[in-house]
Amino acid sequence: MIKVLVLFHSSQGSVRAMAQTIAEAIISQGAEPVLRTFTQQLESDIVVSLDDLKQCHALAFGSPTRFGMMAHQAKQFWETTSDLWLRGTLIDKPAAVFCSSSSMHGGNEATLLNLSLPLLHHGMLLLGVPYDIPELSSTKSGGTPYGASHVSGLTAETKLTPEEIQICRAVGARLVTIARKMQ
Ligand SMILES: Cc1cc2nc3c(=O)[nH]c(=O)nc-3n(C[C@H](O)[C@H](O)[C@H](O)COP(=O)(O)O)c2cc1C
Repeated sequence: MIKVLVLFHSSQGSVRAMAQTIAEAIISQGAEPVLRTFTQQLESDIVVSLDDLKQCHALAFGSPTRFGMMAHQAKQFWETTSDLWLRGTLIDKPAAVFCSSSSMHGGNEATLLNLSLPLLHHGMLLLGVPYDIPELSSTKSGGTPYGASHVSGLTAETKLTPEEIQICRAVGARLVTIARKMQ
């Protein structure tokens, strides 16, 4: 069974809602989502280990925007992965990124690019969101060719728009499709 690691940080719940939507799409494709966080925020959270990265067939990696970059919890974890990098463990595993920001032009796309960097260093196959997903052209909030995104606004809204949901689903489904092709 294809295992997709859905690895994220979320303080207020927006990125968590995205992770859950991506996980649902993975299940609907007949694969197994492995939900992991960098720190224990809810009692039910399982903190990621290096074995989770080794064992997954694909990765979805998400974070809130923090001054246009990933949250420090995520960065701190990637700095513990040098051994995997030296061994090339993640080379050719498909990966995608997702994020939430409070404002539309507050660094949402910059964060997606920033999230992509450690994955590229690890030799992962970075999947964006192709424009045959119609919601990518019609969205008035999150959703970019670089990855799924959500705009939470001044009220820290965790509810995703219908377009953001479709783009998250497309990301989850595509990870499974490409991971299967790589087997
Ligand atoms: C320290 C800090 C820095 C932030 N920087 C930005 C930013 O640069 N741009 C932005 O739009 N939102 C920024 N935000 C807001 C969060 O990215 C936003 O509320 C996001 O939706 C939170 O996701 P979460 O609900 O998963 O925690 C920042 C929040 C904090 C606490």
